[in-house]
Amino acid sequence: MSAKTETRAGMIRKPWIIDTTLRDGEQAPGVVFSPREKKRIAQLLAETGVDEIEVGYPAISQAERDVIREIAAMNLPVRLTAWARASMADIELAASCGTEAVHISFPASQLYLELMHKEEGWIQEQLDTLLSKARELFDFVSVGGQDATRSSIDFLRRFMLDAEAAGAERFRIADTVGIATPVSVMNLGAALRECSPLPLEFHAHNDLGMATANAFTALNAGFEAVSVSVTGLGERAGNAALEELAMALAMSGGFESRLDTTTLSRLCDAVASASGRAIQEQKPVVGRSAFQHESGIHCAALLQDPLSYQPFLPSQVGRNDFEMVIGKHSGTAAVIAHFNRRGVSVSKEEARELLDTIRSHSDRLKRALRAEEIDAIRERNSVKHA
Ligand SMILES: CC(=O)SCCNC(=O)CCNC(=O)[C@H](O)C(C)(C)COP(=O)(O)OP(=O)(O)OC[C@H]1O[C@@H](n2cnc3c(N)ncnc32)[C@H](O)[C@@H]1OP(=O)(O)O
Ligand SMILES: O=C(O)CCC(=O)C(=O)O
Repeated sequence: MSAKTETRAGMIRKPWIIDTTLRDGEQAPGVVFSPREKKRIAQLLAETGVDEIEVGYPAISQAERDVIREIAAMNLPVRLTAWARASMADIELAASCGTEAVHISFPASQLYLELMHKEEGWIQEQLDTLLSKARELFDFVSVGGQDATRSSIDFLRRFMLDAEAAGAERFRIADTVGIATPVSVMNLGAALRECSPLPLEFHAHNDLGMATANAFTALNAGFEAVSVSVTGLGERAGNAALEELAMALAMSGGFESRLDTTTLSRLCDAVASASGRAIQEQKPVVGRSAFQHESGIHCAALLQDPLSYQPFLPSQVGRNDFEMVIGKHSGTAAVIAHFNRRGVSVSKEEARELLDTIRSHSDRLKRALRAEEIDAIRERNSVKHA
């Protein structure tokens, strides 16, 4: 499922990326994807190169099962996994959808067991019963622990060993309420890794704004797989964002993933449109202001080298060129470049004069100026000097 390659440069990890936009992403309150949107998102995810798609939850409805079946019929070059509770009925419904894999989710904290009026021993019984059936019905069976990060390490070790003994092929730790930190993920990885060779997956939530950092840390802490969603769409504050993790992996050097980052903008735009959740201006990687600059010092440097004040080129994530806005924080280089792009040559001295007016307008309006406002300032300045 994932591999580590020894090279002279060190250990190169091949992380296994599971996208859950179509399952946990659609659980974001109020979000519903149409069957057409689901198929389009699945197609784009496959083009982006994720390894696995958690394609939905069959027990929800006949309509959900129908669309999962249609996605399975698309024969995408990616593993499709159906989600199920620790319930034979859910597993049988999942098996009617034609996916290669199933993920079976168990309560993994005292609180979640109590909510279901179950004792820990119930988990082992269910693992044995459910997995013997699931292994007949699916090529790949994953087991998950909900609320695992509020559980004890000893409990998780017992659960993981039981899952391995029952024939699970991967063990998911879900940070269901998003309380993990990179430090706790590091410790958890070390503790579980020494307990069993079963491949580990980390499923992060973003309640503390650490989902992507936790997913990335998990891949450095002995977890072979992570689940993510496009734009981080998911329950409450969402999940780890696929596009953020993809760029972190691409930039960190220690990983070799199959992800084609140049498709990320198209994918994020499609999910934003289908979910009705616009991409936030400041969203890392694909937000508009991720490649927008106003500060004079930055713009002067960017005009010489686009990587001077950006971690990567917009084209690396499928966005157009970076954008410069002119306002209070601009310098002469940006003003000269603004006019150059319009075929007008402006001297450094003239740019300084224009900047005085630009700054006072920007202060008064409390924003950057539009192109036509900047042009009007120059026209008035030219008349003054005529
Ligand atoms: C953290 C997560 O993301 S978990 C996934 C959450 N996703 C969803 O809930 C989305 C889809 N959900 C649904 O369509 C419905 O809730 C259904 C079809 C799953 C269940 O509907 P209902 O039968 O009406 O049950 P309801 O939603 O009221 O309660 C949940 C039931 O699941 C049970 N349950 C919860 N987690 C698990 C689990 N991991 N394994 C087995 N059973 C579970 C609860 O004990 C409860 O059972 P009960 O009805 O016997 O009390
Ligand atoms: O699959 C699981 O076990 C976890 C489900 C989930 O989305 C979560 O707990 O956050």
